Amino acid sequence: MEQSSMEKYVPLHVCHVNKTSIIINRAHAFLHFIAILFLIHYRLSFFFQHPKNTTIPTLPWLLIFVSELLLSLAWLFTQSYRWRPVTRTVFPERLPADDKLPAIDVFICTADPNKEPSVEVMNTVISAMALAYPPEKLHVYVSDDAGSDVTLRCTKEAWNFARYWVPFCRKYDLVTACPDVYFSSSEVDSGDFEGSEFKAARTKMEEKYEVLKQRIRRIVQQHSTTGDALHNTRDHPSIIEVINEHPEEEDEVKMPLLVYVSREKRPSHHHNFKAGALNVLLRVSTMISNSPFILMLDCDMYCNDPTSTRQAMCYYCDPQTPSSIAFVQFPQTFRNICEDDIYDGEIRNLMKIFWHGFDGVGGPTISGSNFYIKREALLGSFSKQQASFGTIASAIQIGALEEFLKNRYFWEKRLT
Ligand SMILES: O=c1ccn([C@@H]2O[C@H](COP(=O)(O)OP(=O)(O)O[C@H]3O[C@H](CO)[C@@H](O)[C@H](O)[C@H]3O)[C@@H](O)[C@H]2O)c(=O)[nH]1
Ligand SMILES: [Mn+2]
Repeated sequence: MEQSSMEKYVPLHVCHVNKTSIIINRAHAFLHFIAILFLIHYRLSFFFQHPKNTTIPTLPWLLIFVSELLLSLAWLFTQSYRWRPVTRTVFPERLPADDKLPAIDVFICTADPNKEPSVEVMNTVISAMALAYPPEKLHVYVSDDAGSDVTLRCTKEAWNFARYWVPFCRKYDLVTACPDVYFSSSEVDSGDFEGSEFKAARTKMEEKYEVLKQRIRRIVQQHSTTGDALHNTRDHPSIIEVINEHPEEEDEVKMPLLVYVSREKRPSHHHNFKAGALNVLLRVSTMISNSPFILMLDCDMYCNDPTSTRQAMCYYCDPQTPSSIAFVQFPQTFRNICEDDIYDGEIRNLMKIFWHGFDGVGGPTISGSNFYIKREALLGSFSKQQASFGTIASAIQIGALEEFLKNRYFWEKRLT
């Protein structure tokens, strides 16, 4: 019996060990190591020569020797990155049918509409709504730490635009789900389509995007010219709003849920920056959607591959993946840094070399954004109990964390 079920197993992902890189890296490490041994021999031999032959003072020689030893030690530690680099391949086409896929919550944090331009933040929100996933299983939460009316109004505008943008992306299978990048890119991403129908639809979308940008700019401008600008970003009550501008209209295309959350902030309490905001989103989303997986995004990190949801699920849905897997990290790619990126501002070195190396030696890293985390890894078995404590309002009040933790242990005790 077991044999036949093993035979039927089709992997959803595979891990390749890069043999050529291993040979090159290890040969290079070996040669480098020999060179270091020669250097140490050279430095040490200085101390054994007759004092008469010595023309160089001992102290500088010793200092240089110590620094070289330290550098060699640092080099030795970094060899683990190059020891066994791996790459991974996923097979999203083998995933179960849409109705069997697990739900996903997307958390987007923003902190200040003056420092983080609203047009960019809304582009991130729109790109998350256009992720290639069943809309009823996708829930996007925007955390606004400033509690600003600007962000709330812009989120509503973004939702209105997404009602047209999401179907457009789906219909034409677009890879670039971020409107700003899509319309400013020199290469036209027409997905699977060409021809006049697509061109007409694209022109219409471009006009709608221009209108969206104008509206957002107007909101920002109105805000800076009225008394609203005096709004205290460090002292405000909580707001949660499910964005649905036209609840009476039955949309022909189903949309992911979009929720605006602004936690309560008071000067007398530490707000703990992004971590505090994520904690609140975790609690609020437990009440609303309680999806088993969460994608975390910074407000300036748009989704540049809408299929990332399905790619991440290839790890979680594979029956042979260990249940202890807690997160799937995607690399960050940066655009518009500068033409000659001589200081590697794009940090390709980290994303394309180091991360593959970490992964190969069993130590993948989390970068703080762009990862799909399992709710259970953060909340334990409590994550399976939806909305069992308090109300949404209490979940975002200061001090509710203690209450939440008390409840968490209460539920864990009852389950065991
Ligand atoms: O009180 C705060 C402060 C920041 N943020 C948000 O947190 C995110 C990251 O903050 P940012 O100042 O942009 O940090 P960076 O240094 O640009 O980001 C790097 O460092 C962060 C902190 O370690 C990580 O979270 C990020 O993933 C990583 O890209 C942004 O979306 C902010 O809006 C909040 O929600 N509340
Ligand atoms: Mn940032």
